[in-house]
This record gives sequence, C-alpha cells and structure tokens, in this order.
Amino acid sequence: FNPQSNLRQISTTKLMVASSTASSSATASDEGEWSPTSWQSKVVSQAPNYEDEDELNDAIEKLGKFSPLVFAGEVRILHEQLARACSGQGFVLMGGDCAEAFGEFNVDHVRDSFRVILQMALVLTFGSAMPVIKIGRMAGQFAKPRSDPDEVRDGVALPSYRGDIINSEEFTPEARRHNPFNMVEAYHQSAQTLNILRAFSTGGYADISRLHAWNLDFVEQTDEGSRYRKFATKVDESLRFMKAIGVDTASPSFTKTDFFTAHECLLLPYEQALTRMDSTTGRWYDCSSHMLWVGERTRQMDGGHLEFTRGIGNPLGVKISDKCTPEELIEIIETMNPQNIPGRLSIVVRMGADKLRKNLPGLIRAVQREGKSVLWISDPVHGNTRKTENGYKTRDFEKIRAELRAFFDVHDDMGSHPGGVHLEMTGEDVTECIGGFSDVTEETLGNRYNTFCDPRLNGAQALELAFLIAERMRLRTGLPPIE
Ligand SMILES: O=C[C@H](O)[C@H](O)COP(=O)(O)O
Ligand SMILES: C=C(OP(=O)(O)O)C(=O)O
Ligand SMILES: [Mn+2]
Repeated sequence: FNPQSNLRQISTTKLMVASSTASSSATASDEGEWSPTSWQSKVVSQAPNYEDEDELNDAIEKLGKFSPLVFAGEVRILHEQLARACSGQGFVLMGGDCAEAFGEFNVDHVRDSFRVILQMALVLTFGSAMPVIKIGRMAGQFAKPRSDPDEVRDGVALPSYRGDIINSEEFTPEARRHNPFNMVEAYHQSAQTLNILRAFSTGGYADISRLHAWNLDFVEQTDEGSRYRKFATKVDESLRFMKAIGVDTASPSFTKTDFFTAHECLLLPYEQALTRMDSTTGRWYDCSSHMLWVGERTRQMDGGHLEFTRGIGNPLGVKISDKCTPEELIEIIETMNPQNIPGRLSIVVRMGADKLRKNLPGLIRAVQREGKSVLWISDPVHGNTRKTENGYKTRDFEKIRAELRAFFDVHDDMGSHPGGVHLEMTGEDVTECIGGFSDVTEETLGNRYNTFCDPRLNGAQALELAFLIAERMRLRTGLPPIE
C-alpha cells in the first residue's frame, strides 16, 4: 500500500469538495500553479498510512462540507498585527499543549491555558509597553511528527502514536491504526475549543478589571503567584488613574481581547479539506486556524508541506533548527513569501542556546542582506528536550531560560527585533519540566506527568518565563526593572 498514490487519487475525487466552492484558478505563487491539492504531487514526510481508501474519502468528504473554523477577516486582523510586530511594534506570545487530546478535552482545560496566557500577556504588555499578540497552540494542534515510525515495547513493534487526529495512544494494534475519522472528531473538538475561546475573549472573562481573578489557584501559592499579585495591583492602580482622568475603562479595548489560534500544518488531507476560497478577495485560506506553521521535520524545499502552505493566505511560520543554513532560509522565505509582505512569515527558531548563539547571527545577517521581512520568534523548548534515567521526556527550565537569553542577546547584537516566543505550556499544575521556582525535580516528574507528547511548562513556570521576557523587553526600551 502506498499512501502517496492513495492521496493522489483522492485529489481527483472527493477532495475536490474543498475547491468546488469556487471554480476560478487558485492564487498561484511565482513558482508555478498552486491549488489546494498541488501538494499531492510532492513527497510528503511524516504522512499517515491510511489503509482504507473509502474510509479516508468519506472522512474527507465530511470535512469538506463542514463550516470553516476561522474566517478570512479574522485571519487578516492577525496578519496586520504581525506586520506591525515585524517593524518592531509588537510581540507574539504563542502557547499551548504539545498535543491536544480527545480524552483531555474539557472547558476547564481550555480556560486554564487561556488564563495563563492572559496573565503572561498582561505581564508582557505592561512590562514592555508593547502590544502583545496572543496566539493559542489550540483548536487544531493534534498531529505530531515522530522521530521513529514505530514504537517497540517488550519486543512488540506498533506504529508510533502520532496524535489523536491520526491514531490513539494505547499500545494495541487497533488503537495505533491510522483512522481517518479521527480527523472528524478533531474538527468537532476544535470547534468546541474555539467556541470557548471566543466566549472567554469577548464575553467578559478577559476584562482587564478581572486581572486578579486570572491568577490560578495553584499558581497563587507560588513565588510567581505573589509576584503576579503585586504586579496586578500596580496595573489596577494605573487603571484607576486612567478612569479618574476620564479614560473609558469599560470600552472594548479594556473588556475584550483578540485571541488567535495556530497549529502545525502537518496533516495535509485535513488542512486541504478546510481550505476555502474567500469570496471577498478570491484568495484561498486554510480555515482550520488563523496561523499555521511548518515544523522542522517537514520543511523540505521540494516537499508537500511547503507546497501547500505557500498558496494559502494565512500568516505562516516555519520552524528551524541549527540544520538550516542561511541559503536554505532565504530559499524558504522566497518560496513562502515571494512578495516580501510583512507579517506573512515568522521564523520560529529552536536550536538550544549554544547552537543559537553560533547560528542565528548568520541567519539574521542573510535576511538583512536580502532585505527580507520576517518576524523572529523563539521556541526555546524544542531544542532542549531530554530523556531522564527514569524514562521521562523532560526539559530543564534553566536550559529554556538560557536559550531565550541567547535569543535576546543575538537580536541586541544584530539590531533586529526579537518578535515573540512560542511555548509548550499548560495552565495546569503538571510536573513535566524541571526547575524554575517550581519544585519539580527528576524524582517528582511522575507525580502529574500528563502530556501526550512533549513536556509542557506548568502555569507557574510559564508565568516565570513571562517575567523574564518582560525584563529583557524593558531593558531594550530603556525602562527600569519591574519591582
Ligand atoms: O512535538 C514535537 C515532536 O512531535 C516530538 O518532539 C517528537 O518526539 P519523538 O522524538 O519522541 O518522536
Ligand atoms: C513538532 C514540533 O516542533 P518542531 O517542528 O520544532 O520539532 C512542535 O512544535 O510540537
Ligand atoms: Mn512538541
């Protein structure tokens, strides 16, 4: 069975549902014709192996008829904000689970992640006096690229778990089978998540006057919690002052917030089925999410993932490790953003502190030399994953902090804008990453190790990082440290 030929076949049959809403030709980049299905003629790494073609076609047909999860107008608002960030006027805060999961879905889980992101954004906005663009790794962050296609336990090999949108974690042949209907379930969960996020961001929860209520119960007890409380009291004071001089603190800019979603653009049949033509502009948008990124493992120049993403109107990210050369980066930029539109492309750097200090200056230099507009975002977690002796995948807070410090140092040296941070984190009190002010150690990792893939910062650790970043941003703008 060849998954490639399977997918190619779908392109000519049921997947046309996605494109049947408009018959005019797709937006083509300078590099030849693009369509929502043109990726199918490329090599697709990390692709699932669907065994039953009819089942796949059924799932795809269903998805093609579902309503868009996000709308082109919202995507364009994000794009405008990212364009401003490109010119130094903004900072991206992107965070959420490594992998969303069907079994872990509930309102509280979504609320808790949203809540910490609000707290972090407040610290960053007030701390750095810069607009913060909030993006959740949520409502679609299901598919996972894996290092090994199979997992072996006690001499038995089964396909690796690739995220709930593809298969299930339980170690049985049935659970590990790649099931196309998981895409339908992932869509429904994403719709619910988005509904919750929209309600929270516009329905009063994000009202800045509630800033004390965002402190999570378990964070409240920690050093970071008290630091946040002190900080929130200061913000409160400023709000009272603004109100006293006549600023309307009940206006939407105080009571509502923009909150966007993003996920890795990995599972192309899903993304294709949710790609629709925007009637007002005639452009194609992948309506599964506001922003999408291509991961380090799937960013091959001639591969399906870059082919698919280059044609959609959404803001894009590409993750890069130390393996990316300056020449390759310029090629990626020219493919993904041939018109050099600010805000279209973010480069998410994830290579560990030492490699970053060595490699990032050359990458920035190439971008500056070629006059390219990109937003530089630091993912300080993916280059710092290790396995402990007791078998847990973990990350050390110190290493994460060191990579962030290196990211800021290099941008200071190069005169470029450190444009954002991308984190795997949760609002919950998990024990998955070691250190920080939190007392998680190698020995206590097992207490609440709940992740389905990579280890996440817990709420207190995430907040601690936000304070660290805010300090660096303040330093850049000449503001004194936060008391
Ligand atoms: O989230 C990132 C990747 O999916 C993950 O790091 C891969 O992990 P693995 O090396 O355990 O396959
Ligand atoms: C797979 C991921 O990252 P990367 O592509 O950077 O390895 C991820 O963000 O979970
Ligand atoms: Mn991950």
